[in-house]
Amino acid sequence: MEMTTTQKLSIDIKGEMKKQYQEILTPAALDFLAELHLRFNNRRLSLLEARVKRQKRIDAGEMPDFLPETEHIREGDWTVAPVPANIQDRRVEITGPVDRKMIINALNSGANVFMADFEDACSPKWENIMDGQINLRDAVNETISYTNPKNGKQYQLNDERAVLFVRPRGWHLEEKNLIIDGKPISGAIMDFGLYFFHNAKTLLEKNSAPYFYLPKMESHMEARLWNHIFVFAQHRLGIPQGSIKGTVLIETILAAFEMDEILYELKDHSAGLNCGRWDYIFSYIKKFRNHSDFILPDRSQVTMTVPFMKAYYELLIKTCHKRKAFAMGGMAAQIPVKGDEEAHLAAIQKVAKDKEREAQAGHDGTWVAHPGLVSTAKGVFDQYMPTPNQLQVLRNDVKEDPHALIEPAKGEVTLHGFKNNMDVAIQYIESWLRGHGAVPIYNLMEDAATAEISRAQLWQWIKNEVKLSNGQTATFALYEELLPEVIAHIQDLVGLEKYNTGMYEKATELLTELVKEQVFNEFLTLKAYSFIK
Ligand SMILES: CC(=O)SCCNC(=O)CCNC(=O)[C@H](O)C(C)(C)COP(=O)(O)OP(=O)(O)OC[C@H]1O[C@@H](n2cnc3c(N)ncnc32)[C@H](O)[C@@H]1OP(=O)(O)O
Ligand SMILES: O=CC(=O)O
Ligand SMILES: [Mg+2]
Repeated sequence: MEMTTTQKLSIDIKGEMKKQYQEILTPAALDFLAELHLRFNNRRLSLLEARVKRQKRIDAGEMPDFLPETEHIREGDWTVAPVPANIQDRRVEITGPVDRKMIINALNSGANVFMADFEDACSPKWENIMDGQINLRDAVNETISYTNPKNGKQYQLNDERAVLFVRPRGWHLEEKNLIIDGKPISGAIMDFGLYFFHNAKTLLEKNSAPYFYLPKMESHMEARLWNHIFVFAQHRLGIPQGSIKGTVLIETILAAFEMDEILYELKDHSAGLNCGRWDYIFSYIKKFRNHSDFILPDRSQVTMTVPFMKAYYELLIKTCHKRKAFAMGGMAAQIPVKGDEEAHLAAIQKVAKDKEREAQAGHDGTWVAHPGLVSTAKGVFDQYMPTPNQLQVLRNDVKEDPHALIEPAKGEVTLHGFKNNMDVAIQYIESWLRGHGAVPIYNLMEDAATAEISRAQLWQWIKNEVKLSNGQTATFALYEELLPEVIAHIQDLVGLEKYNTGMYEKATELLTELVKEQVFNEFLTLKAYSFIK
């Protein structure tokens, strides 16, 4: 469908235009998206180019440090604007895809906040993105309901509900089904723009506001772009400035060196920072991929207590609380285990331990991946956090130490770790290609961030010919040698019928290319995107 906006920009909708989608892609909403695209897309593209240049400097040996040119911001005495009453207490936040049933379950879960995710938990098929917008609109309007066609189970909203946050896609992703002026619109601009356009006024009428999580940024200049988009969007729709509140995920190693600056850029629109631990580990591997002295051990050994992770979350808490901003914790990967009580209790205990560490360190709340974990996380935070948040915990004991932030984790690279990365990455990519961005694999939550760790480790270990604990060397030949065994294991696990009707061969082909490529591919989802509609 081709149409023209008031700015005379052509808009080409390449995705299937289902009847309901016309309620979302209205001429006025498309005009709004076109304006956002016109004003901000070139800046987005320049910021992505800046990432490439920065990577070249890191490859050449320039390691990250606090920026001299923004010292006045770090030293300055300023705080972020206060946030509304309904997000003063965010002790438990549940996250999940923008699936209709899961949105209702998450809002009813007893968590304080639900983050509806167009990012790590979302495979950005056109239908997922568009249905997600419909589901969110219906959730905001409190008209959402669902009947499961498989078992007739009915879903509707409870009176007590979590506060809704939305996480748009990162700056790197584009939406190939919506072309404006000959160029794909940014996924971030599209997800933000449609949600804001259709819901901002209603949210304010219902004593809430447009709340966002902002993913995968690498610098404060990228946060400045979000802030400019917020200012423009509020102005354009006649929404009071400062209504939008965004929580920035500090989930890249470079952003950890600009936490003050990111809060400063967004200070009228900030609801704090969050420890996006899985992307953070991925980013550490990615950014230092060409440095043989920064190789991480098996994924299972990179816990929150290894030096560079501890330095990161502690500095995040200190930075946030100095600026009266919330310091949110992150996601433990364990989920409830079905049919094995012992394994289930062990998983719950691991989650509880992780939440205890977060609450005692001074975080103001945490994330859970599953409704079955809300009470565990809540119990821990209720015990250690009798107040709505812990802004008073200043963590002045924590030093701003650039070396601690990048200190490599010690440990082993094992053959099991190598095979497990292959196995998990193939299974995850397969699900993603079928439209599922969050999946349970070996009783852990896997999403785009956790799977990236697996494929990035394989690339890095092979590229650097790492010695495994059993004396073997990580090479592409070893990858090829192990592949039949890994595939046979997956076939055993899922059964031949599912294997043959699934997309396992395409997923394996994609992983093999990603692992073999001389130049590291920035995001597996960028490569895989051409295989979904
Ligand atoms: C690194 C990061 O970015 S973390 C944030 C991004 N990742 C996520 O948000 C992952 C969120 N979690 C999930 O998507 C899911 O929990 C999964 C995919 C890991 C497991 O899902 P399932 O296999 O469906 O779990 P399970 O069968 O135990 O679910 C039981 C019920 O809980 C619901 N449920 C599970 N997780 C969630 C969730 N996060 N939100 C809402 N409902 C959920 C299921 O829909 C199901 O509902 P039903 O009984 O009404 O049918
Ligand atoms: O988005 C969260 C993460 O851990 O990555
Ligand atoms: Mg992430």
